[in-house]
Order: sequence, then C-alpha cells, then structure tokens
Amino acid sequence: MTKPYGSSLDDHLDAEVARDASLADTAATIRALAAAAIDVSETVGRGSLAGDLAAQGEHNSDGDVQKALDVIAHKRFMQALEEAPVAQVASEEAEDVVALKPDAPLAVAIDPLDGSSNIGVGMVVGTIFGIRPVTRDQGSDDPNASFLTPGTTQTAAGFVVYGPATTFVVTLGNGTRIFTLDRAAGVFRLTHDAMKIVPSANEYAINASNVRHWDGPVKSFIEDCLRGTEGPRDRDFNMRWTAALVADAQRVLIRGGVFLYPGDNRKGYAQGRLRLLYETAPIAFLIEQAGGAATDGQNRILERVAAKIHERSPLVFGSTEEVECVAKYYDGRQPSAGRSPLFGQRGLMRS
Ligand SMILES: O=P(O)(O)OC[C@H]1O[C@](O)(COP(=O)(O)O)[C@@H](O)[C@@H]1O
Ligand SMILES: [Mg+2]
Ligand SMILES: [Mg+2]
Repeated sequence: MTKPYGSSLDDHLDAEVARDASLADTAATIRALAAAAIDVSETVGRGSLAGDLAAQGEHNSDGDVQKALDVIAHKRFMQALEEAPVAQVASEEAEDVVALKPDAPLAVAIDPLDGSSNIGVGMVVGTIFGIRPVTRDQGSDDPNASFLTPGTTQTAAGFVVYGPATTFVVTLGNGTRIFTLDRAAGVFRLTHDAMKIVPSANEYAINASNVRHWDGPVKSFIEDCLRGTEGPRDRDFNMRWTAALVADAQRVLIRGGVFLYPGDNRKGYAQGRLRLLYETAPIAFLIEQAGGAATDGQNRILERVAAKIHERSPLVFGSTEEVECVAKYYDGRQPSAGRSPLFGQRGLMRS
C-alpha cells in the first residue's frame, strides 16, 4: 500500500522501538546511517560539480579499484557509525573489521557505495547495510566472530538508492518500507508502506554478457525466458540490468520479477560477484520481509554463514514463484526445457 507524504523515518523508528524496546540501539544506528546518506546524496546529486567522483585510487578488499566516491562514502558512513552504539564495522572499503566502541552492542556490515561502475556516468548508485549483535564468545578473540553468523541474526537491514529520488529502504524485522528523501525538509518520508512483492512477474535481471561463463541451470533458465511464449515458460519476459544491486532490488520490491547474479566460470567468480555480509544478506532480509524469496540458486541466503568477511555468494531473489522456478532448474524439476526438438537443436544459448 502506498501512502504519499507519510510519516518520517524517525517516527517509524520510534514506533519500532515502542513495539520492541530491544531495537533501541539498532534504531539509533539507522538514524546515524540516514543522516550520512543525506550527505552522500548531496554529493552524488552535484555530479561532476563535486569533482571527479570516478577518479581512481587504491584497490579495495576485493581487488576492485576504489573510486573517489567509494572513499568519500566510506569515510562519511564510518564517521556516522563512530557516533552510534557500534563496536565493529565490516566495510567493503576496509580490508579488516574496524573496531569502534569496545563495549557497544552492535556490528554493522556496509557497502558504502554500491554500483561503483555507474559513478562518472551519472547513473544510479547506493549504499547497503546489515546490522547484527556483537558476538562476545568467551575465549574467542576472533575479531570477525560477530560477522560469521547466519543472516537470520540481523536485527535490521537497509539500502539507499541515490537516483532521481533518494530512497531509504529498511526493515527491522517487521516488514519492508521505502522512505523518500524530502530534500527541502531534509527528512525521509514514508512512501511505500509494508511492501508485498507480487508472487510472479515477467521480468528478470542478469548480466547477460556472461552467458558463456554460466553453468547449465542458469543458461537453461534464461534461455527458456528468452523463448517466451514459444518455450516451456509459455509467456514473454522483459529484461533489466542497472549494474547497481540497489536499483534492481528497489525495482523488484515495487513491481516484482527475479534478479540473478550466479556463480560462473570466470576466475574468482565461482561464488558470483556479490558479497554475503554487506550485499546479499541485507538484500535477502529486505526481500523476505516483503514476502519475496532470496537464495543462492537453491538454498536460503539468510541461513548461509560467512567464513570470512568479504566472502562472496551467488544471489537469486525476487518474486517467490520465479525464485522457486530457478531452483527447479538446479535440481532437474524444470518445465521440460528440452521438450521441443526445435528447442533442443536450435537453442539460443546451448553449446
Ligand atoms: O559489473 P557487473 O558484473 O554487471 O556487476 C554489477 C554488480 O556489481 C555491483 O556493482 C557490486 O557492487 P560494488 O559496486 O559495491 O562493488 C552491484 O551493485 C551490481 O549488481
Ligand atoms: Mg555493492
Ligand atoms: Mg561498493
């Protein structure tokens, strides 16, 4: 249900804390992140007037070249988290976990700037975060321990889209909501309440330039979508790929469909490109809270446990029936993909 010009993000966080007092620290952390997001939004909105935001610097934890805006966003969000009840941060832009307040209760995983390849061409970018309790195992001195837990331990997750509008999408485990920045007031206002992803939709998102690197199930699933009414899916599909996970996730939340970033045969891509802690687990929490599903192709993302903080994971999410359909291609229950002789012999992508 859409409620234009609704209550503010602050009002919503107050209501969540009234519902469950144990969320007070989580809510305080979200307030700090939202304030930083407004600042980053202003920088993004100035585009080239803010300088060369795509200027290349060092390599980050994953081997990607950091751009100026990656570093600006990382610094601004770290500054915000220093003021919040946060003990540890795992950021895409920091090799190791950053220790903040030693006795604070929360650990935050963050992708300060998602969609980095869009910086410099004026396209949409964002921020993704997941909040968990700190793990203080007696006898364990592993600084990563708080992050090496299933995504089900997240107390909240969210993302920001810096697009034509700046939106703050958040869940504290009680539904997923979109707040849109009222720039004049400097306030995020509720625009999409308690979202419900439609169970089925005729739209998919995948970087199709990787087709030759995909494994059989992904190739077959996409090929059958491409066959449209002439294939076993028996309906036509549309395709979208924004190169920013946040923008694709917002579209799926609003009008459904399915997003795939599978593992593939490229060197280093066996687990795809997206990182479990600060990309796939937060998105999975938001999608499930909106009635959708999120898997690595077959298994629920929220049950995956990272072995290291920058671990990657394949990601399939969106409308439940579409995500389930992808799983069928993995376990051999797909809708007769090879049924038609024409299909088998002249498959668009079969080798
Ligand atoms: O360039 P590719 O392979 O299409 O990957 C695009 C994906 O990579 C990402 O940009 C990864 O995020 P970062 O920009 O934070 O590294 C996603 O937002 C997006 O879905
Ligand atoms: Mg990212
Ligand atoms: Mg990033």
